[in-house]
Amino acid sequence: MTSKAIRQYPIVPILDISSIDNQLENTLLASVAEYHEQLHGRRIWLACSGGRDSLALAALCLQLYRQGRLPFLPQLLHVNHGLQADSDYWAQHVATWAQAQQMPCYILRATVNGHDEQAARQARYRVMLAYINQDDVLLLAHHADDQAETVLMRLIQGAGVKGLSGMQAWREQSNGTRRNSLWRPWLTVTRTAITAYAEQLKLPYIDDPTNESGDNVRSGLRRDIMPALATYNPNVINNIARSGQLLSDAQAIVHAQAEQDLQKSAVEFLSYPPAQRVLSIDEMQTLPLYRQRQLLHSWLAQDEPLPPSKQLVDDVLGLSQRHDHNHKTELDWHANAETYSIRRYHQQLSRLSHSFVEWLTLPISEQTLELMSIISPRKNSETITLRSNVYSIWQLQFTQDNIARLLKQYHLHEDSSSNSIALINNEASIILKIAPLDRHQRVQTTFATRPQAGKKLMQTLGIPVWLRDSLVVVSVVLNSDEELPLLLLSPFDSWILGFNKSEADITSHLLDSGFSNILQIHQCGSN
Ligand SMILES: Nc1ncnc2c1ncn2[C@@H]1O[C@H](COP(=O)(O)OP(=O)(O)OP(=O)(O)O)[C@@H](O)[C@H]1O
Repeated sequence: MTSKAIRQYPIVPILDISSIDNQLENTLLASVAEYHEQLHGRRIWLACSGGRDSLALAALCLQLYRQGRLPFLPQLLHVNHGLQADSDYWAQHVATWAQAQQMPCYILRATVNGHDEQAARQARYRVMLAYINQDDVLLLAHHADDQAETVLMRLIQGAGVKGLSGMQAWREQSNGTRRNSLWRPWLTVTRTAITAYAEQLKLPYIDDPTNESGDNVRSGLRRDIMPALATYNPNVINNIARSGQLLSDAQAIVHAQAEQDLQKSAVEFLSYPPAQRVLSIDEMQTLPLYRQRQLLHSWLAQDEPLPPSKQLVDDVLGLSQRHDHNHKTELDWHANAETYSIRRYHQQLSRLSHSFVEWLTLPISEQTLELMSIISPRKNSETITLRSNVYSIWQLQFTQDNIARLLKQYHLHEDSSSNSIALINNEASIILKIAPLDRHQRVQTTFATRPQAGKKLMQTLGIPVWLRDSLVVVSVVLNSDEELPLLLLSPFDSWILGFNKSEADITSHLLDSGFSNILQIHQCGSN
């Protein structure tokens, strides 16, 4: 704590709203009306730095609430970043002001990883969103000047339509487990209007010295560039903010189109988000190039908070357009939640998370099961784990019913009186063997006229290179010599094996009745 004394604050007057603040009031009330449904029944928090903008928004909420024109009074949340000598003083200042207004206020402490403004912002959102409950709304005092700075900042970073549409007035936010909404009702209100209102009420706001220091991009734009632009057009703030709004509408249209294109081109049955997502190149190439680029942008960005770079989108597009058969190119993307590898196999693009690629290299060991031993009236199903780590688990599950069927096929019968299964010939031993596919092992699939092995088999079944060490064969071994392969499995798919039609028929029955090949992704990655 610093030794600065905390002042006593006057209560914000109720009826003293002059014509200056009509714009602030109208804009806030219009936003309340626009998001009426989303706001209904939800708890509202106001993020208050103690600066001019958020203190002015708190004061206006108070006035309107006391006049019965605002249906809720937000609770204040102040985050103490502990970054400046006066941080504790500011926190105390906000708390004391709120107390004088009889407004609930909570002070949170954030740990900032770094010293820049971006790190402080991230830490601030993290602690505020962790503090509030699911579905609560966080009200922020961003205004038109902030919006114009944001749009300009993104322009000089080379952003696309989404980035250039700036901050959104209403945004759903999810941290994976909880949903919250961010609400910015003042994005069309200028700092000048807020200053006039704050001065009129003599609000005791704090001026953060880093806001005008010019030593980060935002404050440099604020201090040096905006005043220079205003000499060309005095309406520059409103105009840039308006461009942001127009682009926000354009972005909604682009997004809807890309979602539609994505639904058509995504290969759903091979998609295991976020481990593996697959796109059909043939489907994608029915679209004009500009839609292909947008589609790739959306496809890559799935499960990620930040979009891929234009360079990556262009590189992936290049990969999809190659006519040679050298598809060994791998493109790496170090995204926010995960690192991905983007690969092509035949006419499909796959986005694989590195955690999943690592998981694919884990060995699979051979397992055998004496079928009679696993049949018991008390046990309905049997699960075999083929490969597992903290990231993902791959299991094969089958029900007793299936096993009974299998046994029957090999001249065994069900003993209905004891509700169990008995062998006609007690000498016989039937073993279910689950083993990795050997590179030289020849198997007969329904897609070929004769047994195949190695590369030929992979090509027939369209199995990409990275899945080739993740194939297992399920077979029945009779009397320890006769081995009958039934199924070939990958983590995503299964193929019936058999030398003749009747064998293939049995296996397909088995598959139909609950022989399940299960892949579960536990977590999103290592980051
Ligand atoms: N320390 C903080 N605690 C709580 N909320 C904050 C804090 N700092 C900023 N905010 C919220 O984020 C919004 C935008 O942050 P920004 O850095 O532009 O604020 P500021 O200019 O420092 O403060 P203000 O907007 O209150 O004048 C603020 O309007 C406020 O709602």
